[in-house]
Amino acid sequence: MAGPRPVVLSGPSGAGKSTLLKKLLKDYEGVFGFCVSHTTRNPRPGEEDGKDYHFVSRETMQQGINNGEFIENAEFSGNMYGTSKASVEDVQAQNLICILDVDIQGVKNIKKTDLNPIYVSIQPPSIEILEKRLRDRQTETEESLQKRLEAARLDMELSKEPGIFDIVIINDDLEEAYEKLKEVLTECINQLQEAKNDILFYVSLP
Ligand SMILES: Nc1ncnc2c1ncn2[C@@H]1O[C@H](COP(=O)(O)OP(=O)(O)OP(=O)(O)O)[C@@H](O)[C@H]1O
Ligand SMILES: Nc1nc2c(ncn2[C@@H]2O[C@H](COP(=O)(O)O)[C@@H](O)[C@H]2O)c(=O)[nH]1
Repeated sequence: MAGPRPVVLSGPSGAGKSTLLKKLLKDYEGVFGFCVSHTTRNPRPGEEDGKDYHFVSRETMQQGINNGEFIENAEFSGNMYGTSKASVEDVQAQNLICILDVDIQGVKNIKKTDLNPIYVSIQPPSIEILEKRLRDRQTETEESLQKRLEAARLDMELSKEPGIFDIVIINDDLEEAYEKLKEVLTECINQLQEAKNDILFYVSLP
């Protein structure tokens, strides 16, 4: 797929991926674009269809998968999630750095594609702090919370395996984690901004 190198953000549910991602999208408007995934879970208060996710039924999602419309898909905590080719292409067509927010299964499946992203894992300081963050967020039932914690334990183990991620960031202090994330992405941010400046220079020539 064409365009600047994408970025995959992964890590346990509640580690702070969306929080960091939203800061990045706000501070770097015109640089990053969010890849809107599909999911069969219900929207949370404040979430918008087409912006946070494409909220779809299982039937619609399965049909899309069968038609080869997804670069990866996974079952997580009782719901289906997936990255469509169209969502990635939408961002890349705008010449933005495409950011994907996927679970560890997504990471493994994306590694089998030609997407070639930078892989970043956002980890919580501990499972206890993660549990507190998830409880405080008030988005989960006790059952879905337990499923997410179970998936988190596996994710925290796998993130220690060498070679899966280019960088693992522990999100303890939010500002420190954000600074680290920006540092990791400095090179690709600069490359994109230089390329855009070059285009501006050439189009402004008489
Ligand atoms: N460094 C931090 N310190 C304290 N609270 C934090 C920190 N980072 C994020 N949070 C809070 O933790 C909760 C979970 O964060 P967030 O929703 O960004 O996680 P996530 O990884 O995107 O989860 P999911 O994968 O379920 O979407 C949110 O309420 C957020 O405000
Ligand atoms: N494999 C994929 N995982 C995805 C995708 N979109 C989101 N996710 C991951 O799901 C969990 C739960 O998300 P939530 O919004 O319900 O809290 C989280 O780990 C996300 O990273 C996707 O397209 N593919």
